[in-house]
Amino acid sequence: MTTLFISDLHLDPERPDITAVFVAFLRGEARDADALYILGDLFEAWVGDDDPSDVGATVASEVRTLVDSGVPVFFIRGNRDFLLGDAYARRAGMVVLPDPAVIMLYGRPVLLMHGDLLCTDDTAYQQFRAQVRDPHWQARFLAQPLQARLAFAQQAREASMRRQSEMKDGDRGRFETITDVSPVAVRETLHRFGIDTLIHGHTHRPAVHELDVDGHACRRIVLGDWYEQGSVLRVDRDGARLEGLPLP
Ligand SMILES: O=C(CCCCNC(=O)Nc1ccc(S(=O)(=O)N2CCN(c3cc(Cl)cc(C(F)(F)F)c3)CC2)cc1)NO
Ligand SMILES: [Mn+2]
Repeated sequence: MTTLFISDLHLDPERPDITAVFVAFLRGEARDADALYILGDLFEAWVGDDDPSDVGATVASEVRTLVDSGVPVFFIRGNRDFLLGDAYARRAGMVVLPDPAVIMLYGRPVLLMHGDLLCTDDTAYQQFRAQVRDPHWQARFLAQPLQARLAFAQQAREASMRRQSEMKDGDRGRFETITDVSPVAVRETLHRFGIDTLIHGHTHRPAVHELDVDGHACRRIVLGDWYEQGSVLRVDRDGARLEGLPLP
C-alpha cells in the first residue's frame, strides 16, 4: 500500500482545470492509498472558513468523500491558506497537523513541513509570517466582514500580478520567485528532530536531495506545485517516487 503526499496546488477559481485534476486524483488513485497528506497551499488564497467559493465547497465535499471511504487525510497550513480553520477542516474530514509534524511512515519517523519556515533568508517574510500566525492578529482579521477580507485578497492578487509584470525579464511566470530554503535551516531542523527524512513543499522546486547531517545520510524531498500539472510523492515500504500528474 502507498502513502501519498501533495502540496502547492494553489487551487483558484481562475484555474478550474487544476481543480479538475485534483478531483480526478481524489476519486482515482487516492482511493487505494493508506493516507493522503496535503502539505499546505492547497488554496491560492483563504480569508476564512466562510469562504464562499465553489472551489472551497467542491474540495470539502470531495475530500470528505475520500475520508468517508476510509482514507485519512492530513493537512498542514501553508503561507497562503494559514487561515484554514478547524471548521473547514472538520467539513472536509481533514486532520490538521502542526508545522513541523513528525509521523511514522512504514516504521520510520518522517518530518513534514510546508517549507516556508525553512526560508530563513527571507527575513521580511518571516516577520510577516510571525504576525499573521499570531492568534490575536488572526482574530482581528477574521472579525472583519467577509467582503472586506475578500477585497484584501483581491488587492494582494493584483499587487502580485503587478510585481510579476514589472519583473525585469518580463517573465509572466505564475508566481514571484519564492526564496529557496536555507541549507543551514534544513540541517539545523533535521539535527533538532534527529530524523533523517524531511518532506516539504512551498519552494516549487520538486526534487529529492541527499545530504549528510552529523554523519547521518538524510533525504529532503521537495513536492512540486500544480501550476502546469499535478505532482505527487508516492511512498511505500520499498521507497519514495516523486512523479508528475499530466493534465487530461
Ligand atoms: O514565502 C516567501 C514569500 C512568497 C510568498 C509569500 N506571500 C504570500 O504568502 N502572500 C499571500 C498569502 C495569502 C494571501 S490571502 O489573500 O489568502 N490572505 C491575505 C490577507 N491575510 C491576512 C491575515 C491576517 Cl491574520 C492578517 C492580515 C493583515 F494583517 F495583513 F491584514 C492579512 C490572510 C490571507 C495573499 C497573499 N518567501 O520565502
Ligand atoms: Mn507556500
